[in-house]
Amino acid sequence: MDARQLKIEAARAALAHVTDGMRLGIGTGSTAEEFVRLLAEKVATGMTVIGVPTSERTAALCSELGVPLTTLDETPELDLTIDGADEIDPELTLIKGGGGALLREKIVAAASARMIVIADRSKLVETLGAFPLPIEVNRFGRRATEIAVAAAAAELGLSGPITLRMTGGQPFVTDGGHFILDASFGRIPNTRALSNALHAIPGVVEHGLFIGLASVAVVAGANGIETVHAPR
Ligand SMILES: O=C(CO)[C@H](O)[C@H](O)COP(=O)(O)O
Repeated sequence: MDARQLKIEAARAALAHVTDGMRLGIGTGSTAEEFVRLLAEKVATGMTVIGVPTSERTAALCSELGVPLTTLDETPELDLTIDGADEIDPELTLIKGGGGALLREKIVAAASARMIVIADRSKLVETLGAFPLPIEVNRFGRRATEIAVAAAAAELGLSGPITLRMTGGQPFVTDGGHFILDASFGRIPNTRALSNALHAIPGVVEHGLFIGLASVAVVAGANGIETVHAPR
């Protein structure tokens, strides 16, 4: 099965958790997009759901395919969010933000009673950090924030290149109008400590460590679907 088919299978398995009338958080990325396509088919045949998209990109796809949308201000409590991830550890702590939507993704996941992560097996890791950690920062003082991030990480024994995400020769700008720093710290055994340290830096808007948000991961591999539950 090719990579796209695995994403479709994970999305299809997660769709089984969606029931009529649900208020859904809808993720961002290529796996989440497969979920939107399958959800749109259900909507076309009569399922009634309302979705809060986690990015302008997802909003555009939902609108194109006829998935009804609302805003988090209109619907501030959601039943379920379904989203992809860049890395998933055994506790279901995640690295997210490869697609640059981590701020809205985290706000939406936190407003949801449950979050299901959909992915192929390549996203499962023992320890997070091979994937560079996205850190969304205010544009103002970006260099100073970068220095503060490096210093905070060093206090925790973490180091490595921190690069400003670029696209088409320009800094990548998030839906919220911020920049993203990608921090290649390598293995991050102390995710909670790093999360706290990053949140203490004024220029950091949010980071891509999702701790205690995902309740289930639906993971597709060559041998089928594996469902991983977060420890209670
Ligand atoms: O966090 C994300 C976007 O900000 C995505 O969920 C993550 O990058 C995974 O994307 P994909 O499903 O394309 O591998």
